[in-house]
Amino acid sequence: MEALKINGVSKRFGRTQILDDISLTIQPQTIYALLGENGAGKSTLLNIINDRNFPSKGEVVLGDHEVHNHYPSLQRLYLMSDSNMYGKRTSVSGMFQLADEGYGHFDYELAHRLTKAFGVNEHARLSNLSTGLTTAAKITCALCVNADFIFLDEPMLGLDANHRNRFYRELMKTYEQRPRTFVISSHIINEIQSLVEHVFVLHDHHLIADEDVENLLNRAYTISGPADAVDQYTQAMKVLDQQTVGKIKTAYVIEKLDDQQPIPDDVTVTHMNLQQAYLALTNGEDEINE
Ligand SMILES: Nc1ncnc2c1ncn2[C@@H]1O[C@H](COP(=O)(O)OP(=O)(O)OP(=O)(O)O)[C@@H](O)[C@H]1O
Repeated sequence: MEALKINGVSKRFGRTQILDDISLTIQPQTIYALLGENGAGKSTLLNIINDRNFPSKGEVVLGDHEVHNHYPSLQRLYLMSDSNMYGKRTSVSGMFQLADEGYGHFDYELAHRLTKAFGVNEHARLSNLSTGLTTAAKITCALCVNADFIFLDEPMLGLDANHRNRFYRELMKTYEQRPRTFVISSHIINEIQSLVEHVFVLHDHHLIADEDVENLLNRAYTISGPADAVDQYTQAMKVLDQQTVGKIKTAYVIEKLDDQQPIPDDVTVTHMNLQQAYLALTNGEDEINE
């Protein structure tokens, strides 16, 4: 199956540059996280990929075809977002029907099971549902639609902890039964860490990380201990971020450690989780002294 390629995509709104020369490849049957601070351009990028917005420069290509206005390619991509694409009177079942008409072979059986589990009334109008239940209805649709590349823009918006958990479980279940690509844009990084294989990070208009999560976390370390010892140990490293609380300093580095360099007894080296690695990558200049 072909990969989806984003080639040199830039986007300006008026004079404001949002995305600058973004190139990345989205492989079939892989789960991705798309991370970035508020306003980094995640939704803009997802809209461009799905031909709901246009790049100022660059292109999106699936196999041999540019996606723009190419119906057979667009039929393989599905974007779930919080923007309301539906009429005021559209019901939950009406949304499912539209997905069935657009993509064919909608999985109604799974949809009925999920709406029941989420407590969503399929006869209710989308416009009358609470924020969390609207999200639950939309993620149900996204998990049941017949598309190869499914983009989920803030799929946990307003979901309570139980519903988020249910969503993660159902996502993995459907992925195991029928592997396809999911790209999840979210700020709830810790909760999606175990779901995603690969991460993209947008920062300052650029793509600053495009890496398998496992590779990234294997070389992402927090190094803490007495400030002098940490400074000495990290002397030759690129410290991305650091915090000092009293006499204890914590430095964040993302690089392979030198096996030959002994770790001082009073210094502790541990692996970061995805959220810490994301903060280290994007908060580079911050220093907190307390
Ligand atoms: N149609 C538009 N016209 C002008 N500016 C826009 C438009 N759409 C988005 N923007 C601006 O582009 C920037 C990126 O917005 P976008 O929604 O893509 O960010 P995001 O990373 O998804 O943010 P968040 O995490 O807050 O949802 C923001 O500054 C936003 O105000």
